[in-house]
Amino acid sequence: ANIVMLGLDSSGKTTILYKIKLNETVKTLPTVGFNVETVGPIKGISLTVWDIGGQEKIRRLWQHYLKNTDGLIYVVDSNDKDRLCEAREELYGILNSANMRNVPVVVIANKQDMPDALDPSIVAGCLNLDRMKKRKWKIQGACAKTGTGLFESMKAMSELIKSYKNESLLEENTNQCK
Ligand SMILES: Nc1nc2c(ncn2[C@@H]2O[C@H](COP(=O)(O)OP(=O)(O)OP(=O)(O)O)[C@@H](O)[C@H]2O)c(=O)[nH]1
Ligand SMILES: [Mg+2]
Repeated sequence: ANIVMLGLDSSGKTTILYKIKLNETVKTLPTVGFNVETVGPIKGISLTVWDIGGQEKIRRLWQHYLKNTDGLIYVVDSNDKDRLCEAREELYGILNSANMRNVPVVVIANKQDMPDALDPSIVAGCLNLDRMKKRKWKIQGACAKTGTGLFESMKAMSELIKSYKNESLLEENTNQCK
């Protein structure tokens, strides 16, 4: 499955990608362009994860990566309270794209190791996730530096993708009966 990983600059996307891929905490630079790795932490599904740079001046490039996407991982810095509003606006900018209409979302409330980090449930509230009625979503707290919560995030993504696939298969079958 094809996963796109987006979020504001410095939220921790690249750190997450390489923690999952290599189980190492790499030293990162701001991503200009993208990194892509195929990872298989969950049995039965391999995920090709596209980690796209989040700096403001290159965010308009996000749109080019949304085609043929099976899932969105949206990374938020839970410690960066001043930019939660901006994070929400960018999230809905992505979700409003026609390519993202039937795509599940896992929000990673990253940097939970910081003493003032907001709880995942608070981050979910700030992002208005409960107002998304049709779309399947999940929020997961994480610390990319230690890897806490990353396996759970990938597992949630895999499960949401599987349930979307099952539902669209069901729809196809129902159509055949008519
Ligand atoms: N304390 C803490 N720091 C983190 C965590 N995850 C990432 N960081 C740090 O946050 C900074 C930015 O991480 P990146 O992974 O480069 O962020 P990014 O989202 O890829 O940023 P762009 O490529 O600019 O979009 C780095 O200094 C990381 O070490 C975390 O869970 N806790
Ligand atoms: Mg990066």
